[in-house]
Amino acid sequence: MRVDVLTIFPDYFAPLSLSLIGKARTTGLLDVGVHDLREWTHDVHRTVDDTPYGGGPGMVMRPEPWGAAFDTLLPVPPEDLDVAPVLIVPTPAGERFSQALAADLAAEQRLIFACGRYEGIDQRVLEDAATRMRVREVSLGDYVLFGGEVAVLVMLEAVVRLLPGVIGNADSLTEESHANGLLEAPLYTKPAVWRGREVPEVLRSGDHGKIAKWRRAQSLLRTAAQRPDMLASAAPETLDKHDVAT
Ligand SMILES: COC(=O)COc1cccc(COC(=O)c2cn[nH]c2)c1
Repeated sequence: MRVDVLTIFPDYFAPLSLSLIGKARTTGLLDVGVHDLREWTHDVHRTVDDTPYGGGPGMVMRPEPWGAAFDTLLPVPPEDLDVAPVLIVPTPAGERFSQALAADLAAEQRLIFACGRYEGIDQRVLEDAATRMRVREVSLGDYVLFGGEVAVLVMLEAVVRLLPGVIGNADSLTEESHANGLLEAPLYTKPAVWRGREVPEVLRSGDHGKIAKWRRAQSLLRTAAQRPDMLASAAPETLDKHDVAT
């Protein structure tokens, strides 16, 4: 997968060379280009923002540098949008990011991330981009950040860890929260007793059928407690009270 990031703070992306993302890059699973948007400015102050038409607080990101940057990243417009890169723009005004969206993006050949700053990007940038990319305005949640950089790090990590070969044991991906529409069951490791707290007996029974049922039951209980909204869409489950016994 090829990923390009456009930002006025390229240093935010130094962490990309660390840990799993760093490994994905060295093993060739992932190719990342981080670009300073100011490279596409021509004035002595390398200006990327200006005052908003119609008034209002703060500044808006000028369209010209973005247009010139996309011209460089996409010198040849794709023959059709189906094979065009996906442009992801983190914004409080976007569709909600999710594990499902991360999985969709992990199947793409090329992603381009546009990091907004100030009050946002001139809307014509997205309109122009939509002629040559599949544009997705994406929100991480109902809050406002200073800019898109942190959101890109979050989305990139969620996407890259789904790429085949990035995580050693692919089973981890099927057992985790949100992979099956439920929250993950509680986890335990040695010692069997810690500060007087014992690991649930069933997990040390070696009875894998019983363990699977206990974990499923715990998942349902935890989801009901923390995220009842998720339960509404999960498959209905018959629960036997013995399955919950620890
Ligand atoms: C068209 O898109 C834009 O103009 C984006 O502009 C901005 C402006 C300020 C901050 C951000 C970063 O995104 C968030 O704050 C965000 C994402 N998820 N939840 C909060 C983006």
